[in-house]
Amino acid sequence: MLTIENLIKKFQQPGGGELTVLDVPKFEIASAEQVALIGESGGGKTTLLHLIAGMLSATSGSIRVDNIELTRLSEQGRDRFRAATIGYVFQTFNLLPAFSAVENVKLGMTFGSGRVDSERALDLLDRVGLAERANYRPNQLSVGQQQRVAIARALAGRPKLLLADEPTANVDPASADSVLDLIIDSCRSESIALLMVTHSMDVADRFERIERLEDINRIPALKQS
Ligand SMILES: Nc1ncnc2c1ncn2[C@@H]1O[C@H](COP(=O)(O)OP(=O)(O)OP(=O)(O)O)[C@@H](O)[C@H]1O
Repeated sequence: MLTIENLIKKFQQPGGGELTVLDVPKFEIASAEQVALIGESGGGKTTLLHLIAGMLSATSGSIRVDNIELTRLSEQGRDRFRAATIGYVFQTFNLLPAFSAVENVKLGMTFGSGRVDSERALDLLDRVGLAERANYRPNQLSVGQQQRVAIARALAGRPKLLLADEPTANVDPASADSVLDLIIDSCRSESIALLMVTHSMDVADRFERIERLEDINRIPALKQS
């Protein structure tokens, strides 16, 4: 469902010049496959997730998700693609502070199909163990609960691919396990492909497939030029 070929990503540097962060000849994920992505800090893992989500544009090469060639889309086209196809769980949750848990989940639906299904929003909150907290705002929830709302929001638009960038990095160890179970089990039950960045081998060991960025990227983390 994801095929990357000859992907190059360069960034303009603040002081002038360009930095090549990624040179990925080939990387593929099958439908409903679950993959952990590990690698050195600064290697380009978040950059790769942003490219797959269409939040960044590639310098060259091909990224196909669900048979859509992202590199041919305009920025607006990539926004539409992301809303329809991708769920994204951030390290820092990114919930809207003025909205309740259930409103945050419903926002995940308006980005997707555009249709708000209140029953599914409550059902998702129930699934993440927060049915009783549906009307709480993010600052009235614990950190682990906020991440569970963010997971419900990411699933709300029925994505085909869930991208998760260190989703357990900012939650306590006990909540981290339940957050991880929730992501892995929800993707399995809804046949959603999953690509999760993690620094934890304990987390990575829960996955059927572990990829090291260094093995798919020709640019070493410390020698980006
Ligand atoms: N917008 C940008 N402009 C310039 N350089 C950038 C930009 N975004 C990222 N970089 C550079 O790209 C490289 C890869 O960053 P990225 O955040 O993808 O790494 P990472 O593997 O996710 O790191 P970590 O594990 O520490 O989160 C870094 O050297 C970073 O400085």
